[in-house]
Amino acid sequence: MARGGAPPASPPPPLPPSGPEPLPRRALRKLLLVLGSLLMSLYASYCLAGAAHVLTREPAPIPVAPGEEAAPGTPRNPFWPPQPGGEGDKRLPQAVIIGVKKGGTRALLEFLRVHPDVRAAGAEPHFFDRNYERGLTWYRELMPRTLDGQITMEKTPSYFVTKEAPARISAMSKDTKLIVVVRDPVTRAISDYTQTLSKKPDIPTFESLTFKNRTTGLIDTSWSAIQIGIYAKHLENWLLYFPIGQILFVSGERLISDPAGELGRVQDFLGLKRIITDKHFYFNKTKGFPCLKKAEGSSKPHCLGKTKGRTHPSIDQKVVQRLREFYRPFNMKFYQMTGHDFGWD
Ligand SMILES: Nc1ncnc2c1ncn2[C@@H]1O[C@H](COP(=O)(O)OS(=O)(=O)O)[C@@H](OP(=O)(O)O)[C@H]1O
Repeated sequence: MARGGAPPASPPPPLPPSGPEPLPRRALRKLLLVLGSLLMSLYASYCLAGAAHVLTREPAPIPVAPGEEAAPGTPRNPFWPPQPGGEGDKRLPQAVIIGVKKGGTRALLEFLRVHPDVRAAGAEPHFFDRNYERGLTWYRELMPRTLDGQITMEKTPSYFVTKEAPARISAMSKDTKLIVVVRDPVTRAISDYTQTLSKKPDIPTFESLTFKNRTTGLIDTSWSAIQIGIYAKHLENWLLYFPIGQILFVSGERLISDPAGELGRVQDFLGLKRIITDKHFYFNKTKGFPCLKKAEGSSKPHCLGKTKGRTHPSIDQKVVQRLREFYRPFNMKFYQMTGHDFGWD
């Protein structure tokens, strides 16, 4: 007999009584089962709804500049939905059209999009002025997918006059190529005013807004329509962060009179093959502007929308003259800084 053998077995616990359980116990078990499966199905539908929300959650709405219109054929939020089956990756822009408001920035971007190696965000992201706190990941999400060798672009004309924009763009990449479409500051101011007038027909006249004191002829430089046109002053901010060679100045006037010529310069600046030529444009007499024979991704002719190329109100010529005098020294300085005479005088 083994040493330390097992102690004598204690009597087994009494078995539960076989046969049907008492009624309240059975009912309780059933109730627990029903409750359990109810909870399980609730949890499953919660998880499915959550996943669907993550999959379809719309990015925060993108503010579109007043008077700004989306690219043709794009929905109200042109960043949404994302392009189905888009190939390539979303990248931060390597080139940005930073200004100027009413310079012809939409025309330039629409024309550039015809190039197979250019992909651009449809609306204005306003990242470096209004949405900077959302972060670069948010910004990148707004960009279209690009393949290797393609250039990602966006345009937001207010960057040019935003104090913080040069440092912020440089922090993203100091190699970012910058494009500024400039236009005679007097016509630009009238264009700016025309846009505001189209939304608020009750605003004072252009003439009265121009002056701090009409008798002395003192110009109100705090009025943004006037302020934006002091290009030399705004450019100084950019030159603290970017060499002049990294900024291309496009003539807003030539973009209308010779779009292919200006697009040639832009393609060279971006290191692109000169694919957009005069064959891509025709002059639309009704619109009074050059239009594309074929828009990007379409076989149809395409002119810019009604908000581009508005009829300006007629302005007192004395006021126009006074404004020309006001801008002259700033224009001269700007020609000197850019090494280019834009011929506004
Ligand atoms: N091809 C073509 N078609 C239509 N319009 C053209 C074109 N090229 C340049 N422009 C000029 O673009 C001006 C509007 O400039 P922006 O697009 O920079 O305006 S905005 O700042 O984005 O609101 C717009 O200004 P307004 O004429 O005052 O409406 C046009 O003169």
